[in-house]
Amino acid sequence: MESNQKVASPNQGNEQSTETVLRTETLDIYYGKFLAVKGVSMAIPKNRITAFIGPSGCGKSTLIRCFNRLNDLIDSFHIEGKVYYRQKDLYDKSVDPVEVRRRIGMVFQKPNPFPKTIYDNIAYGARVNNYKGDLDELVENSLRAAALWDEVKDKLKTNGMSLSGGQQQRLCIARAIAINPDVVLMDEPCASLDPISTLKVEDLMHELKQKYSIVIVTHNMQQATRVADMTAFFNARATEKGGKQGYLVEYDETENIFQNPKEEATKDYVSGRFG
Ligand SMILES: Nc1ncnc2c1ncn2[C@@H]1O[C@H](COP(=O)(O)OP(=O)(O)OP(=O)(O)O)[C@@H](O)[C@H]1O
Repeated sequence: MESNQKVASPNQGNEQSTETVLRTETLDIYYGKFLAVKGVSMAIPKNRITAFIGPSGCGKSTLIRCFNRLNDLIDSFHIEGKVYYRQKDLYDKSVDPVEVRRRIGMVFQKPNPFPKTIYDNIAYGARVNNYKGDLDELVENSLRAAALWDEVKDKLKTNGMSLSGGQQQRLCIARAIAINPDVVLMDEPCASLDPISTLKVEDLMHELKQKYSIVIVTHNMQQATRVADMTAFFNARATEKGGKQGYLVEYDETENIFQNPKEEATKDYVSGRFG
């Protein structure tokens, strides 16, 4: 696959060569016989934030969970088509899903710290991976990178569950980056946070994209315009059997999706006319 595929750069208003970290090719995603998402072909650029938007049920979470093989845990799940991670077929038999999840971390809608100390939340993954470096340093660096260090440095031995929701979410982000991933997937990471915590996480995302490639599912269109370089709009069409089938309508620089969309459906969605 072409790892240096042209991806439009939203910040510079012109095209520049940007590496692709994840790519799908006519990807169909099934739960049993139900085709939940059909025919998605897209490239996720490195060191950018890519947002998935669209009405409920169009398959945003289903797709993002394909990127770290989290859907493997669902018996009825299977795909047709391809998902590539850095030129490697992510669903090839030789690929270890555990290693995939180490390289491609995930932060969920509801903060889910382990019922352990703040310190151990961060150190856990490193210990499991037989980390040979200085754990104290790793914990501090990860908490600093997640903009949480100053708030927790004097209580590293308290339980992570005792933090506020916004702090818990930053702890989960710190935990995700402590294992040195390449990509961080975020499925509605601010959905349960107040506006101030939301802005903190958004600021943090801007910092993190220097080092990581980020994909975020969001229902909040202002959030997509604030954080995302690229935005993919998904929609769902009714099927003959009365279900809904998700598909990618339009994928472009965020500015184009919101200010100059090519598709009528995108225009209607971003202007709040449906969804
Ligand atoms: N584990 C599952 N088993 C069967 N069907 C599922 C499963 N998870 C999701 N689906 C179905 O797949 C479709 C897409 O769901 P998904 O949660 O990915 O959409 P979404 O766009 O993320 O929705 P929302 O914005 O409401 O979170 C829906 O029809 C949903 O019912």
